[in-house]
Amino acid sequence: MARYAQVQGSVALITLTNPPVNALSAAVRLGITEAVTRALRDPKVKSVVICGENGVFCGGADIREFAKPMTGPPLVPMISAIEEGDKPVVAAIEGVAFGGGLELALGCHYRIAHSKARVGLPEVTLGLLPAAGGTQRLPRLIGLAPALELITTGRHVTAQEALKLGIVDKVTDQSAQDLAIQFAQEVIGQPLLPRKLSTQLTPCPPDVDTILDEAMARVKQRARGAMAPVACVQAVRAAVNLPYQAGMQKEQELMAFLFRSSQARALQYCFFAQRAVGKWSLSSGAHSGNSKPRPVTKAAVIGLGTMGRGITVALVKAGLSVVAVETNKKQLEMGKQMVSAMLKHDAQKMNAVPRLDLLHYTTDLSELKNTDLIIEAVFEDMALKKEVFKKLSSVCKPDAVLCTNTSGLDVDELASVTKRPELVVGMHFFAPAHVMKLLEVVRGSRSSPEVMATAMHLGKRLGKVSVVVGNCSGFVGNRMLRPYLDQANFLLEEGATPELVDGALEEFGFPMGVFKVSDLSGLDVGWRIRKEAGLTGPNVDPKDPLRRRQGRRYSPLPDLVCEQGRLGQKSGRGWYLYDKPGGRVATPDPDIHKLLEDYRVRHGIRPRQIGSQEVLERCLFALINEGFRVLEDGMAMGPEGIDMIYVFGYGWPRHRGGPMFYAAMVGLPRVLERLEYYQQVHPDVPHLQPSSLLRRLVVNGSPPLDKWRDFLQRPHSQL
Ligand SMILES: CCCCCCCCCCCCC/C=C/C(=O)SCCNC(=O)CCNC(=O)[C@H](O)C(C)(C)COP(=O)(O)OP(=O)(O)OC[C@H]1O[C@@H](n2cnc3c(N)ncnc32)[C@H](O)[C@@H]1OP(=O)(O)O
Repeated sequence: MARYAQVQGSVALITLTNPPVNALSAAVRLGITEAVTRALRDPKVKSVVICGENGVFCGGADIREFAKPMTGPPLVPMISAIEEGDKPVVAAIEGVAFGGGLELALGCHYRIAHSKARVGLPEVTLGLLPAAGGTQRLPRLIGLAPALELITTGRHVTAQEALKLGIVDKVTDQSAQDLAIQFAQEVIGQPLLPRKLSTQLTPCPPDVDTILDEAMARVKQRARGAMAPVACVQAVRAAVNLPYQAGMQKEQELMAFLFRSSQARALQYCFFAQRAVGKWSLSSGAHSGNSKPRPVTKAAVIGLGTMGRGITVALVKAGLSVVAVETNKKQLEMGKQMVSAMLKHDAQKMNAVPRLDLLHYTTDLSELKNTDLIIEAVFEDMALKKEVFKKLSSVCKPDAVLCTNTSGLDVDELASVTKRPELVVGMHFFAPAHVMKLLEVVRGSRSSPEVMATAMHLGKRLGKVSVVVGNCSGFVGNRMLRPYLDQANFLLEEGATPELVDGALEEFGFPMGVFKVSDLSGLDVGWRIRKEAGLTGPNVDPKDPLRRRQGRRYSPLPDLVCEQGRLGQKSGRGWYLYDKPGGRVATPDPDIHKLLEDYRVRHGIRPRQIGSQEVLERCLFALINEGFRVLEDGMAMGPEGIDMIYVFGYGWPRHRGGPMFYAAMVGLPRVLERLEYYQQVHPDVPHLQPSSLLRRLVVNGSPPLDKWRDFLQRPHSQL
């Protein structure tokens, strides 16, 4: 796991050999410990180089080992032994030096990086801190403020930035290993003490307390209940206030606290779940390993509304040539201006040139003859979308892939109007499409494995976390959102206010509560969908009482709000009041409180005190229950997919792992018991009826999440 060689006569070359990322597993730590001991003892060895095999220095501690009992030599003494030795040790960094990998390099006396290498301490994103001396050595090396920034955000930096910051000593376009070997010979005999970071003091500016206090305030505001960033600041504070050994002690104490926390488990689960969803499989036996994506060099987007513009920008940023289509000239011109502005803005931030040359605008569908893949993003109306698909089917080359960005309409119905249903797939982007990381790839019943591979591969090129989902109403994300929204509205009827519900959800960790998000998205969106579904407006069954629709409880409150012209942020009023149309700062609105009070009087509802626990249980458990139904119906590959959809598309706090992970953390018996309770109290709300999968899991002793698939009734997958 660590290869030892003697090169150029006097240099010991230690190579980490643990593909794919040379993670510091027990075996690698043992290998390094033995190799370093050998090098330090061998009188013929005058200096040492540590590098990684296959162009990767080290991806850090082996995250998979965190869930198991600790074995092998610990990292801290291993790194100390390198630093304390009397021979210069040079780290040759290629690829990445992350987490424990960078901490290992910080224990070396010199660091040489390849120009394409990246370094960073991403432990905070795993709910941890750099506990192999990273919080103590990095501030001593680069100073308090930059170290705080890197440690609390986990940001990766390029070799060039690392050089500027002083993290590395040299950057090369050639082999970092070759330069390190040469350098290791040059530094033989030079004083080592100044290179031993543990012996140095952290450079302290006069306003050290202000810097630390501001950093703490910043992370608390940004972290929304996440513990690791707070612990990171505390550990760095120790690097300023305490001698090295005492600082290390503090680092270990904080790590022990974080290490077994549910947040760390949730974040590490997210790390692996994010990678797992990329490895998709279909019931037919096709999977990511045996299905080849089609090449896509030229794409098209139909419709330059908000979604179409975002998708166009995302495609161009990924280097694809794009034809953007609008039916009318005025809208085309407007779309063009906005896309250009977005690309310019983006390029400016990256100090790059906007790739406007990759774009071609047209009102003429026949110009799509040579495109490889088309994404339809017109208004959410089945008749209109069918018309577009019919035209595309006749205009585009026979092997072009046709994608729809519908947020919930039937992909099979759209495919049925084309001559190539096997080449039709859903690509459901989330607004703003060039920013949001989530992509639901919707498999129609006839979508071919090749077309699934193409959509998933394109998602990856766009930097998205792409999740394969089945073709059901609302797909996975929006389908689960409905019970959540319903519960939020019912809570208002029963005595809550928008700010009470949002407060509980924000305290839980959502960046915005449900009513603030609705105001941001525009309340008319849901209003239109409810009208089309016959839940409000002229198509309502006249026999339905006002608070019942289609045989179940219904809250007309959102409709009443829309009828008053309160459409959310864009009209300056929605569930909250804004300073102006388009304003962003939500303040509680006495008019909404009055509307709620009048409504309750009109319907004879006695308002009651509602606490945050009830808000969370009703909103979140209803959503989770639908998640179990999604699994039962075979509309998702597994709980990991659902969780990644919620983390990357709906603001579910990552440190809570996603709804299904959260359910497992709370305990499935508890979720079941609360759903049963609320179902008894609200028998007219079918989505509170616990799903049979949840019941089956509880009866079978609540197996861990990765075993849930075994309890699905077969054949289950609609994928
Ligand atoms: C009770 C008290 C106890 C308290 C004390 C306990 C102390 C114990 C701890 C000691 C101190 C530890 C301090 C150090 C901590 C760390 O180092 S944590 C890890 C930090 N590193 C990272 O977060 C890096 C994570 N990896 C990445 O960012 C990327 O994987 C990459 C390295 C940039 C490579 O990217 P890419 O090429 O895109 O490949 P991927 O698909 O992402 O990965 C390929 C496969 O490798 C797996 N993997 C990656 N990194 C790790 C890792 N660090 N450990 C284990 N596995 C890793 C990844 O899952 C992929 O696997 P497959 O999906 O199976 O292919």
